[in-house]
Amino acid sequence: MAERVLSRPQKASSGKRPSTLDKIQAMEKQRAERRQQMEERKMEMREEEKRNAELGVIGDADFVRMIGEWREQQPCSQPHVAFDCDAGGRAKGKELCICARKRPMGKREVAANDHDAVSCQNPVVVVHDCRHRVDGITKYLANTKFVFDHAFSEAVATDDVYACVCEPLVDFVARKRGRATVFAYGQTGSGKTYTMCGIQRRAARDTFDFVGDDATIVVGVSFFEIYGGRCQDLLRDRARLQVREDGKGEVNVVDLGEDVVSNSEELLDAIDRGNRLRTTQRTRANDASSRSHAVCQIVLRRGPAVVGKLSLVDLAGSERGADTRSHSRQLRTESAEINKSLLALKECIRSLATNDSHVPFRASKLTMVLRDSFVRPHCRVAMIATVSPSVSATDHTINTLRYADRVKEKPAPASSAAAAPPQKNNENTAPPPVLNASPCHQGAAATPRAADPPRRSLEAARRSLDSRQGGRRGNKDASKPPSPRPSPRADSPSFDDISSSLDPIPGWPPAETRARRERDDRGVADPVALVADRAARGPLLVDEVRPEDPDGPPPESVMELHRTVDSLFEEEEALLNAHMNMIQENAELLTEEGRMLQQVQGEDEYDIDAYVARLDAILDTKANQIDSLRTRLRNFSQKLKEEENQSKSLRRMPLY
Ligand SMILES: Nc1ncnc2c1ncn2[C@@H]1O[C@H](COP(=O)(O)OP(=O)(O)OP(=O)(O)O)[C@@H](O)[C@H]1O
Repeated sequence: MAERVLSRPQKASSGKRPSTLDKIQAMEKQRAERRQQMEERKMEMREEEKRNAELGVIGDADFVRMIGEWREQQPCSQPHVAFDCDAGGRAKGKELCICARKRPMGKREVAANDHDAVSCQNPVVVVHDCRHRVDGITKYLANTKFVFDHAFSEAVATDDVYACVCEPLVDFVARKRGRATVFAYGQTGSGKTYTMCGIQRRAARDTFDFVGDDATIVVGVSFFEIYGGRCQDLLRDRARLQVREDGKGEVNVVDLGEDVVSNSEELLDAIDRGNRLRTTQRTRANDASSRSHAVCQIVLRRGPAVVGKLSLVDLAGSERGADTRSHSRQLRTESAEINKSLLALKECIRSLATNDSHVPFRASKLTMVLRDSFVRPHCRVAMIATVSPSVSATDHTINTLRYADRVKEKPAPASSAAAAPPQKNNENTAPPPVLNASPCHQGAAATPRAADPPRRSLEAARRSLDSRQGGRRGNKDASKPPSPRPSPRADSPSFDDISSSLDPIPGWPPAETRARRERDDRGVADPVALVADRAARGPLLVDEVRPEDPDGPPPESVMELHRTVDSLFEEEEALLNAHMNMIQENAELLTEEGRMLQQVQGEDEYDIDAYVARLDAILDTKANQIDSLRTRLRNFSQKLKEEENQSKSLRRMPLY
């Protein structure tokens, strides 16, 4: 019987196929080499970081260098030209101006070894998201590009922002009797209030300059905030205000105080009072004011008629609207309210941008009170999206800029979007990844269109501003030659002086963002190949296509929460009013009961039947009052439960 001989696998030798064992051994060897390479690289990085720390280089030196190199490849910023002006500097027909403003780095960011990751090359803003590949070593920039009417860098002073964006609006209000609104939008600490305060000061002066000698015009100012669905008067000790729409469709803020002012100093005093009240509230109540929208209105009247109105709106911190995880109901409902109002605002501004006759202003209290800001043809709207430069804030920065970008246009309908994805000028649509990002000014929107009205240059705007300031300050200033490029003004507070209040925003980037980044990074090429590739090519510069957020209407769950929160605010108001009424009526009944008892006890002749009948009626009234208040209370409790359940089921509110 033939013997079967079992033989061990042959060692790989020339001409023979490698055995499985050989393959395993080779793989192990490769893995060990790879690990060693990674260890060596990590050690190099640690050494590099130590050297950088000794040299005082802020942030990750690789990323700082990559961003610097990227900037060097870009063309210069285009000059800023004033919004909506003809050659003579007069405001023309354009209704909407959307711009971005980047603030300088703050002390705390510098101390936290954060670094600047936002580039403004007017009119383009590029956010550099600094990322690592899955190997944990290879670094690359994911650049997201946005194009606006203006991209103001940290070097541009508030005066220049004012001259470009707001001065034409003040002129439009004062001389054309129009309604103009300026919004400051952005995350907490990005510079909304800083920008808005500067604008308020300039606007207060210019209003009187532009009104001139017209004695028929009376200038008034009102200042209120919308905080968690409540409207409060900042010039009347936070008195609660009601917002009502009358039969003619006019929206009134009932009892809103309006201080008449006769010169710019009085106007500034009133504005400062309002700002102080808001600021006081913020300090005392732990940053509460950044959860509110503050609306300062300069109103021009001829008799009782409003003939011009400038609304300066410092919006609540945009990131607050996404916070549904808060344990406190108050914070949760405020977040929902902020989210709802920002969504409503976007839709209202969009309706201007797209010439839509339907303005959905009833969707929130903010848009209700600003209704006449959206009534054509006498309205102008500017939005300044303020952003932090720091790399730790890139997610919020992108959200802010995305919001600002989307107010400009309506999203394409879903069906056509599926057939041919819309080419948006803001999100990077370059094929990923490419080496050495192409110059960011190539977008069509970056180049002024031939049909655009002639625009006044920033220098012209500054000269006009300076000459008027010179008029106020004396001719010495007015005769100064304009500087060739926008630069921080000597009278602008330096950032280091003022930035000590800049709080780091905890939890950035959020855990889910980190998880998303890791997910994004999975599936890239072999890490060993990437290490070798990086060594060969130097740092990668990648223009990335970011996944689009849903751009259509918000999900039904969000809308449902908005509705619940709306009715929660209404129920609360009704409950408080009903309770107040009951207390008042009870007080009257108690007085009457006291009188009745006095009569029964003190008079010899009294009508006991009348006493019994009246007491019976009074007790009926009280029982009815209690029943009706109980029903209200039950309804309200029910709404509270609904809100809680809906909030729990929403992991995070989408940001708009
Ligand atoms: N362009 C700028 N130049 C210099 N400093 C700035 C600039 N913008 C903001 N800052 C400083 O940054 C800090 C935060 O700014 P600010 O309070 O205006 O932020 P915010 O967006 O209004 O925040 P919040 O939403 O909390 O009210 C302040 O110390 C402010 O002085």
